[in-house]
This record gives sequence, C-alpha cells and structure tokens, in this order.
Amino acid sequence: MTNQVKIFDTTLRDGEQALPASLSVKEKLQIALALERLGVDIIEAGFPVSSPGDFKSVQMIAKEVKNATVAGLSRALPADIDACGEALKVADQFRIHTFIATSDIHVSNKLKKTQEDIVEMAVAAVKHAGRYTNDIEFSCEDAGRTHIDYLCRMVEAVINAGATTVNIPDTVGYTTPTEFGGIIKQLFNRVPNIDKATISVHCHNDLGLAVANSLAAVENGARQVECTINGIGERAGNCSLEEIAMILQTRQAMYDLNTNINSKEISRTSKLVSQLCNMPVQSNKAIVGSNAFSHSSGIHQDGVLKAQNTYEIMTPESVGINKNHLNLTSRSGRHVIKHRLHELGYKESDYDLEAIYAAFLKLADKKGQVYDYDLEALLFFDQQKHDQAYYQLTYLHATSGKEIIPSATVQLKIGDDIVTRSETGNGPVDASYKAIMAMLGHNDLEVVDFKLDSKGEGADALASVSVITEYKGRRFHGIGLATDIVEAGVKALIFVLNNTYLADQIDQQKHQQDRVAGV
Ligand SMILES: CC(=O)SCCNC(=O)CCNC(=O)[C@H](O)C(C)(C)COP(=O)(O)OP(=O)(O)OC[C@H]1O[C@@H](n2cnc3c(N)ncnc32)[C@H](O)[C@@H]1OP(=O)(O)O
Ligand SMILES: CC(C)C(=O)C(=O)O
Ligand SMILES: [Mg+2]
Repeated sequence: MTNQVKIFDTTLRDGEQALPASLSVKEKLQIALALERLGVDIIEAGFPVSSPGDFKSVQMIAKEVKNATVAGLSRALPADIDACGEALKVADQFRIHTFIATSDIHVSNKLKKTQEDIVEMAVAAVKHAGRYTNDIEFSCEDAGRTHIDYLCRMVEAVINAGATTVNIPDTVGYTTPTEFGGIIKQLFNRVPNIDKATISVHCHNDLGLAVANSLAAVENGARQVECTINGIGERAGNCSLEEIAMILQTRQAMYDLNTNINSKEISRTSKLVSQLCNMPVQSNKAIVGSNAFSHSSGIHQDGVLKAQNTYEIMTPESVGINKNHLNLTSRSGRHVIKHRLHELGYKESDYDLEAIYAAFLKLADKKGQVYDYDLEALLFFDQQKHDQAYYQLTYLHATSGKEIIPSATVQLKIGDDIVTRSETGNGPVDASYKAIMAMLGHNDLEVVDFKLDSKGEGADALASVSVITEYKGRRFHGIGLATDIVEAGVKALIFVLNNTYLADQIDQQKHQQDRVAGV
C-alpha cells in the first residue's frame, strides 16, 4: 500500500455550505489558488448544478488551477453529473464526485427508496460520470451509520462500475475513532475489489472527533482525507486540513506517511479563508489559532527560552508563522521579563530585576497582558504619571450614512496647544484616524490591528475598541471604551499616542544616559 495520503480539500464546497455570507466567484478563485499553493491534491470547487453562480465559479477554478485536480459534486442524477462534466471540462485534470446516502435512516426517510434502488442509482451515476472522465469518486453519504454488509456491497458495486475513489463519510460526526477505523478495516477485509480504488474518508465534527476519526481511518488503510481549512463546514464543521496534515508531518516517524502539503503555506491560507469567509478562528484552535504558538505562563516561557522543544512539538516556522509569542501576564516569571527587556535593548545592569518584577506583577494583575511599552515604562516612570495625558480628546464630530461621504472633525489638546482637523474617509473611524494622523505631522505610526467588541448586551452596549499599532519598531496597544463606536476608536488611538509620547521620552532619556556614559 502506498505511503502517500492524498489531501482532498472541500473548503469551497462543504465549507461554503456553512458560511454566513456567500463568496463571489473572484473570492472562490482566490481561495482555490491559495489551496493550489498549499499543495492540496484535489480541490472540490463546488456543486455545479446548484446555481448558475456555483457553476461559473467551478468553471473558473477548473480553468485557472493547474497543479491540482479540480472536482465538482453531484447527486446520483444524470442532470447533476452533466452539469459537473460541463463545468469541469475546461480543466487539465478533473474529477466528478457523485454521491448518494446509504444508511437506512437516509434511504427510507429522506430518499424514500429501497436499498436495491440506491445501488442501482449509484452504479448508474458512476457509469454516467464515465462519459466525461476516468477520475470518478463515489461517496456513500452517512456511511458511518450504514449497515456494514450493505456498505461492503455498495463499495464493491461502485468500484465495478468504474469509481476510482470511494469515499466513506461520517456525515453526521456520529462515530468514534475505534469504531470508524473498524469500518475501514472491515472494508479492506471484505470487499474483494477494494485494491482497485483509493479509499477516502470525509468526517464531520459534531462530537469533536473529525480529525481523530480521519486519522483512525488512515491507520486502517484510507489514503485520501477530505478536509477543509480551519475545519469549516456543515454544522460543527469538517476534519481540519491543517490538523491532519500537521499530525502526519509531526508524527512522520510513527506513521511513515506523506502528503504533498507545503506546511509553510498553512498560516497564510488559514488567514485568507477566515477573512474571505468571515469566519474567525478561535484563538486556541490547534495549528492556526492566534494562541497556538504563544506561551503565557512563567514555567513554560522559561522552558521555551532554554529549549523551544520543551513546550513546542512543531516550530511556528513550519506552519508559516514567524516566531512564537511569549505573552507577559501575571503568570509570567523573571526569566521572560529579563528576556523581553534584553530584546528591547536593555542590559541587566540597566535595571533592578526584583523591583521591576514586583512592579510588573502589580501592573499585570490590573491589566492582564503587559505590552512592550508598558514594561519599558516601568523602568522609567512612576505608573501614576501615566494619567497625565499629553494628548487629550476635547471635541469629536463624525458623520456617516448611506450615500454621504463619511467625515470627522477632531480636536485634541496636545501638550498646551489645541489643534483641530477635519478629514473624510472610508468610514467615520477612518476619517477620525486620518484627522488625528494629520495632526501628528509624521507617518511613523501604523495601525496594524483594530478590533471592535461590545461590553454588555443590546443596542445600548458599550463599544470597546482595541488597537495595536507599530511605532518606531515597537508595538503599542490601546483600548477605548464609549457608548459611541467612533469615540471608542478615537480613545483607543489616543491611548496609544500617549504611550508613544512617553516612549519617545524614554528614548531621549536613554540617549542622554548613553551620552553621559560615553557610549
Ligand atoms: C452531505 C452533503 O453535504 S450533501 C451536499 C449538500 N449540498 C447541497 O445541498 C448544496 C446544493 N444543493 C442545492 O443547490 C439544491 O438542494 C439542489 C439544486 C441540489 C436540489 O434542489 P431541489 O431540487 O429544490 O431539491 P431539495 O434540495 O429541496 O431536495 C433534495 C432532493 O434531492 C434528493 N436527493 C438528495 N440526495 C440525493 C442524491 N445523492 N442523489 C439523488 N437524489 C438526491 C432528495 O431526496 C430530494 O428529492 P425529492 O425532491 O424527490 O424529495
Ligand atoms: C457529499 C458528502 C461527501 C458529504 O459532504 C458528507 O457526507 O458529509
Ligand atoms: Mg460533508
């Protein structure tokens, strides 16, 4: 048996079924090209008979993708298969994927047919697909709840009819790993022509077992895994591509199995899918969550600083993330504080570690995460002084609406001066930010992240804005809270500006100290 596991991506088909808003043809193509770069073997681009838009996007993807097989899904009906054949025929390599449910629950309640009818429809569908291509996949929908004798009979029949891949879906995520692995094992033991097809699996995550079940299937001989980026898909989603790929890569020594996935493309692809699909990734999601390579507690941070593999089983670089993050929290210890200060350019002789650590703990207990600037400020300032803000908001007027150009007038007290500026923008927050940036007289400040949240419930909830900016190589974090979204955004930026002002003062003090020391 081959040790190559094919990765069949169904982000654009099963994943797309569960999106909050539909994707345009252009967005689908963008995702398909990212999947091609990632190295997936098969891209399931859509369900061509379902709508003219889906037909068009499958056709467009079939035309543009060169280094992966493009597949389309169809029911076991001639018209569906014809639509697939038509949409895909422009491709260099294409696959028709046809399916019908095989469990008693689906056959009698949904399809309202007999088991005999279903075998006949399946065989006829595979033969019909043969008019267009030799690359035919057949799926036994709800195989996880199908009687094993009937499943064996169906698999044998569709392989005889010409299916080159037979997919065994756990459509409703019902099975457990031992059980699902057992189904695959029985198919290999009982279906006489099983060696004529690739056995594929397609697991859903209703009980959180999609990846574990797919792995159990691979352990028992499946050599294609159907999955989606970030695990998106119907209900609780599908097997997550990045997880199954990284399991096989990280545990290569145990499984001796390979995929064609270029794991360094994982992070970038995950971000693209999350953004275009408007599906945020939970921070603790394996491989691609923002916390997946972050360490927050002192013992872990100390370990990782001494040897990365103490708490990292794969490197962030291997999935395309620059480096890990060591979050400074009240659970952090002295090692990481020393390390971060060293990264920020301070020598141990510049500070008293015990004093800084005590001040840091107090701040972290109050604030949660402590950012670079906060830490530096502990070296230079008494925390109380932070409240004497250099930048203060004295007036804000913003307008927005349908068919008007958003604009904002902002007035700030900057030191002893009052400065007013008006700008237009893409929205009222953008206009306000432009007005403030114009007042600064430099463009060293870049907003790299802007998050809006609500505190409380209902329309009168408080708006909470969290902004991360980069300024002269350092990251600054600001938060703003107000009943008005624009005001909250402006407050968050002013919070940052006050910290950048203090950071500039720190730099000046450092230069003076260096001059005195003759450095
Ligand atoms: C497990 C999965 O993810 S399967 C894929 C699910 N994806 C989708 O459904 C997205 C695309 N679907 C669609 O656009 C539409 O449902 C269409 C175009 C396919 C069909 O639309 P409609 O003709 O209006 O039918 P509707 O969706 O309401 O019902 C499905 C029909 O297909 C039948 N059917 C379901 N699966 C199959 C199958 N594999 N083969 C043949 N017939 C099937 C159902 O029994 C039902 O038939 P009935 O009308 O005789 O009762
Ligand atoms: C169409 C099939 C493969 C499917 O999505 C499922 O059974 O979950
Ligand atoms: Mg599915």
